[in-house]
Amino acid sequence: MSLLEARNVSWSVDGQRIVDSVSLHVERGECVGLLGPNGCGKSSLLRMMYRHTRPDSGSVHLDGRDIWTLSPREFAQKVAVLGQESAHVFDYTVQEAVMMGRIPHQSPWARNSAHDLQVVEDCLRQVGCLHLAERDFSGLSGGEKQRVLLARALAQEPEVLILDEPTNHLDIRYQLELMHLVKQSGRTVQVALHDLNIAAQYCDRIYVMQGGNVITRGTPASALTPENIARVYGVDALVDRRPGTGLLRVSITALSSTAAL
Ligand SMILES: Nc1ncnc2c1ncn2[C@@H]1O[C@H](COP(=O)(O)OP(=O)(O)OP(=O)(O)O)[C@@H](O)[C@H]1O
Repeated sequence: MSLLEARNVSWSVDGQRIVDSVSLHVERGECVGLLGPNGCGKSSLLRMMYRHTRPDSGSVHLDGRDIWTLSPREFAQKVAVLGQESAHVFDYTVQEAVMMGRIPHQSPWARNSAHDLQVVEDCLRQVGCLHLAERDFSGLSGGEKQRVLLARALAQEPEVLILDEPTNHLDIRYQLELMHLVKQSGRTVQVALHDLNIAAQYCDRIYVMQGGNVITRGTPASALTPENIARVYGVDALVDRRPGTGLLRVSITALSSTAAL
């Protein structure tokens, strides 16, 4: 049984189908990438997978259970999200913001335990932000905020991490560091990404969306072909292997002369 699975989920807004009967599964320990151009429905699909939006039809299952039969607390004990919005932590210090990750594991009105404090400290150290613990979250740079929000997600000690474009705002070194940390955490990961090379490097499997549909899926090597890249993104690409590491490398060479944007 897959750990996380969307079965034929659809979602429309104002009569327009944004996600169109998409099925996707994430096995325990896998890192699964979700790719596709702006507006193709990645975030809308992820919002259904992290129990933010109910699908109009179809269902999402965690360990075989429909996620809408779980309480928000039960769900949050198992799934943490690094989304694109972080407004709700704006009035807190970094330490307090990361402590929010402990809420699903605390009883109501309980004080933070020594274990909670230790987990928060460990997670801040892991993302290289322990020195920011007393700072106001709102005063951090975009990249610092993103790393602190990852610390909050890790502090939740979830089985599954759902990440929506987590490398936004990060410089190239921190983009790689964040993905490295995510992989090192040993969690099961579902991640929407724009960078094809990061996807090729860190994802075990990839789903590529276009216009609300999954149009191809598979290993990075089978999904990220020049033909698929031209079809989906409208650019010409050279795909080869890096000397030394053998990792897949995607070089965008030009706007495609054949694909319509
Ligand atoms: N709540 C909403 N109300 C109206 N339209 C919406 C809503 N949510 C999403 N959409 C529309 O659905 C489409 C898909 O949006 P979505 O954010 O899922 O795409 P995406 O693939 O994540 O894009 P990006 O890569 O730009 O983040 C877009 O055209 C968007 O404007």
